[in-house]
Amino acid sequence: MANFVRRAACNFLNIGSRNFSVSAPRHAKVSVLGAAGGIGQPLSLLLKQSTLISELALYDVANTVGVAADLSHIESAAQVKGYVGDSQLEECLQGSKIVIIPAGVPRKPGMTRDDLFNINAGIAMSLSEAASKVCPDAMLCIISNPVNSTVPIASEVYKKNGVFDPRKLFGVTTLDVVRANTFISELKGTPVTQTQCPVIGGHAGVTILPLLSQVEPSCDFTDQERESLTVRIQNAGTEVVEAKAGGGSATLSMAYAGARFAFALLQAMNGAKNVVECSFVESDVTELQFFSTPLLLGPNGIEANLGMGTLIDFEQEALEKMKPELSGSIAKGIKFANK
Ligand SMILES: NC(=O)c1ccc[n+]([C@@H]2O[C@H](COP(=O)([O-])OP(=O)(O)OC[C@H]3O[C@@H](n4cnc5c(N)ncnc54)[C@H](O)[C@@H]3O)[C@@H](O)[C@H]2O)c1
Ligand SMILES: O=C(O)C[C@H](O)C(=O)O
Repeated sequence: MANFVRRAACNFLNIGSRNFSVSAPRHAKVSVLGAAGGIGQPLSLLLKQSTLISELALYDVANTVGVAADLSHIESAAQVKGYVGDSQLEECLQGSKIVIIPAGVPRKPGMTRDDLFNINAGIAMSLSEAASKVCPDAMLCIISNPVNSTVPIASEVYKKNGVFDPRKLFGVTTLDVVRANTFISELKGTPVTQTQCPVIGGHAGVTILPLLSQVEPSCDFTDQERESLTVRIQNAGTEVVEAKAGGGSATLSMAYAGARFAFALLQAMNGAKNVVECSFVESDVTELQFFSTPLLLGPNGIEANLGMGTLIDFEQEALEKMKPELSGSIAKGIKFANK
């Protein structure tokens, strides 16, 4: 049993790193801000299993001492410590190489992600302010919604403090890729662990654009399949919000996706080659200031933006259709950070 668990954990550590080996791992401190929440707890559990993490710092406004005590009994190397409230935020962030932020309120049925802006924008701003001062060189990974606005907020904070490095700020859109891979595999019978679909744009409704024409292994879709699969991927978050019926939004699949992204970053930071993940970042791929595309990751974050490749007409039309909403959400975040 113990051997099985360890093998399973090792296999999990390979997610996002399908074809490369890791040499000379450096052991990093990773902070999770919002660690006692629906995403924060399972995400921290997954991170605790990584051999690339030496220290797991768990911050929230309440309850992290218990979460940290619980996780600290797991037989893996990362040292876990809980930090509670403003007065302990700085100590939590000190020396962090990666900061992951799932702090903030989730949707209830009938709400859009933008409806969370009034509460979550301030949370994203204050947490990124702290990170920009205490660990400006860390990779900052924002999960809190609306991602299309919280990432621009963080970038403005870092710019104002003179420490913005566009290679190191990420809106975590991995869940869109995870969902696309799963749904495509279900529909087409491709092996789920080998199915890879880039998802570009942002992280809300029509701004989520899976590039089904670029799926590997390549698949043929009828017009009707392409249309309905695209809509399902765009609405997958709402699917979970409705199924949870007032109990919040995706937490477990998001924890998986957040861990997949963090492990990809850690592996790239440790010198692994060909680490590619999609993320919502500052971009010149389109006229939009922030945009998600596949990124080649390296020791210092983004090594190259791989762009969106050649789109078919359906995808090109969907790209044009998303631009007004995505541009508005980006502008809203920038305005908020400068008010
Ligand atoms: N990017 C994505 O794909 C994706 C997916 C799912 C959820 N989300 C978003 O993630 C966020 C969190 O979702 P959840 O289900 O974990 O919510 P949750 O309510 O279960 O947990 C949020 C946690 O944040 C904490 N928190 C609130 N203000 C804080 C602050 N100032 N500092 C530190 N912690 C603070 C709360 O105490 C709570 O523990 C939501 O905004 C949700 O919309 C994003
Ligand atoms: O849908 C939500 O509100 C949460 C998250 O953005 C998701 O895609 O599951």
